[in-house]
Amino acid sequence: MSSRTNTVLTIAGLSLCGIVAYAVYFDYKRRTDVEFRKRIRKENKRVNKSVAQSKEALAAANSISEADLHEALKQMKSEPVPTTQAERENYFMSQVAMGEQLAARGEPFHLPAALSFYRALSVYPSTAELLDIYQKTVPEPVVKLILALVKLELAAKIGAYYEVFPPKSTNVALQSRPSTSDTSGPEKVLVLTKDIAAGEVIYKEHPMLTCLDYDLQLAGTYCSHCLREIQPSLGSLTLLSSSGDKSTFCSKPCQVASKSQWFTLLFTLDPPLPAVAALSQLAPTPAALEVRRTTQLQMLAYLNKDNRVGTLLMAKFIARQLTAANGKAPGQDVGDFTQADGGEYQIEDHVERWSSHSVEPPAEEYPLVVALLRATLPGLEAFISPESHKSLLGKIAFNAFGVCFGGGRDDRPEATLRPEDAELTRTPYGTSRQVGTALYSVSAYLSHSCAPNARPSFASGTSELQVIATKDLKKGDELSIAYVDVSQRAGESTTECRQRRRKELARGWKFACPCSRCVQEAPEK
Ligand SMILES: C[S@+](CC[C@H](N)C(=O)[O-])C[C@H]1O[C@@H](n2cnc3c(N)ncnc32)[C@H](O)[C@@H]1O
Repeated sequence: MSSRTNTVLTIAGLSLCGIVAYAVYFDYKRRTDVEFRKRIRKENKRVNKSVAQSKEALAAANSISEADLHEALKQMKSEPVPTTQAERENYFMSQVAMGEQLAARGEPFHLPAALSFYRALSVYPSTAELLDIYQKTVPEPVVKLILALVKLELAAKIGAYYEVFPPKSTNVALQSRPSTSDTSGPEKVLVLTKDIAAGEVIYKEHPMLTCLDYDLQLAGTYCSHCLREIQPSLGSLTLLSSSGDKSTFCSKPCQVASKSQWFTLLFTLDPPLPAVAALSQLAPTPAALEVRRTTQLQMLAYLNKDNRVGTLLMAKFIARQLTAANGKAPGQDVGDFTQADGGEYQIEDHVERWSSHSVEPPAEEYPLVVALLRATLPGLEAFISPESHKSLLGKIAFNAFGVCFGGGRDDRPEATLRPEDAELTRTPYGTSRQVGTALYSVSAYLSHSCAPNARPSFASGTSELQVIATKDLKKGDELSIAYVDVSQRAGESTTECRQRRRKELARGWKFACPCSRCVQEAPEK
């Protein structure tokens, strides 16, 4: 595979769910809006004039080094960026037009042309989609330069991510595991950045996504967003899906967050994104709405049949990426309980860095996901391939935490799936005692030990996770928690306890636990 294809695939993977509505919007304006087309013509004239004067263009050399590209990127970063939707549109159109004009002027103008196209790319929501268009329409040497710029910026972004993540306030840092012949362990682990005493809270973390257990969702006894137990005396709020199913919320912020992040998009017939709502001309026909309602019903029936939390979390993840980019102006507070999106990095930036563990979902699942996305917004389905579907499900399955209050509940219905297919979540109390499932950006990196030095707690009575030291710890110590119930139960021998937990770890997380306790308790050969 050529490096060029590689780069495009990387980008395509990164922007798995590029924002189609935005693209639809541009395309729609281009085709229907006279003013918009006039503006493009005016831009072309302006471009012609500026090209004639362009010292930058004339200075462009034949051979462009990586240092030149670095310098060009650096200069670009110091330019003002458009902020409003209208400014971004203008900027996008003028940069594409400028790029086209420059590219047509031959080799000395290739770098300035690539920079113009690259500027347009920086305000376009779907990198993969626009790169694809460039590949079909822009001269090859210019495309090569655009891809080189993308690659450079990507490398800088990857490096920058680990400089700010995990946040310093968590008292932990991510460290690569020393390479050994044993490749089964996690690639990265969390280590302490300061000494912590036994019993101290090391850090607290809100989830990126949650899913209330299905029986509690039906009963309406817990908040479908933060998983808090509903106190009837304090009242509650609800949301109704297109199928008439009710979700209950403990507060307005929880209701609003769920509604804007995923509920509207996945389970109602309302415009899925604000950008689409603004385009009244693109209103769906009654027949299209009926298809949307039917696909939602089919998906709900599939999810509810076996309480498929992983699939619902995946759908919420896709929805959340779309709604975060479209619904939120920078810095705008949408009353998001989870606070997981913020700063420069959002949910997809975290998840894309998790290692991939492919799982094999039932054959009927992928067509259902595709049908639902297509019925929600035509074109959305292009952003999930059979491979990315499996990989996303795998990431969720390997990183999901079980939320348990106190020691957990004892009335959770038995799983309907075969034991080998049942979804397991990380919790020292056992998945059978949880009220729901949650995904966390920092805690996803906690590794397992049967003699852990930390434990998860949900002391606030919500899905906010606290990680608490179970012994005195030193700066540099690797943090571990128990993914499963590692306590020796009444009537269980040491060997039986060892066997039980190792079986669960192998089934759920596909590794043979190498911890000191497992080694110590191993039966003599
Ligand atoms: C902490 S890592 C996940 C890190 C990160 N979220 C990711 O996906 O790359 C979790 C995975 O590492 C493996 N793992 C965790 N603890 C382990 C241990 N003590 N020994 C071997 N493998 C372990 C399991 O396969 C588990 O699913």
